[in-house]
Amino acid sequence: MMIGRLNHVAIVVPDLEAATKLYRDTLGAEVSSPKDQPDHGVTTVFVELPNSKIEFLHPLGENSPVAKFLERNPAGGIHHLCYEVDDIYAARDRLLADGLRILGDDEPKIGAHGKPVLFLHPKDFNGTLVEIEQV
Ligand SMILES: CC[C@H](C(=O)O)C(=O)SCCNC(=O)CCNC(=O)[C@H](O)C(C)(C)COP(=O)(O)OP(=O)(O)OC[C@H]1O[C@@H](n2cnc3c(N)ncnc32)[C@H](O)[C@@H]1OP(=O)(O)O
Ligand SMILES: [Co+2]
Repeated sequence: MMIGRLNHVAIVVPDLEAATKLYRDTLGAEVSSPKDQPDHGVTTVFVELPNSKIEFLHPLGENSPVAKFLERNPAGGIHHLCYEVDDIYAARDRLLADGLRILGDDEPKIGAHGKPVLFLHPKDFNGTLVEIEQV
């Protein structure tokens, strides 16, 4: 079995504080404080759910990979899904063998949870940006 749990659904937001307030105060969820992720060009906030997480993303720095997405969707929008895998290199090799595109240089980077992550091209996955995270 290659993919496991849905680790998180990421939403790009124009205002992290407003999104935090909405989910914490209106929806009653447990929400983390913002964390800059300079290696990824984003600031993240995590909403803990009983069965998964929501990851709020806001652009950080000049070349944020989510800047254009926010320009196209000024009110925000669902940005990616993250599936868990137990072996990211085996997953990568299988994806490449099946002719699917890995974004960047095919090498995993350390993601928000301190675990290796890869991103797969949205055009190969029904218009959906997919992240895989080794847990
Ligand atoms: C801290 C780590 C954290 C974690 O969970 O561990 C993260 O999740 S970090 C998240 C931020 N980082 C990334 O998203 C890295 C991977 N993403 C990228 O490299 C870009 O977002 C990319 C290449 C997917 C799109 O970049 P951009 O929008 O600047 O490129 P284009 O405008 O050329 O778009 C190409 C084409 O793809 C469509 N697109 C773009 N973003 C998405 C999306 N999120 N979901 C679905 N489709 C998307 C865009 O509309 C273009 O389509 P076209 O038909 O050609 O108009
Ligand atoms: Co993510």
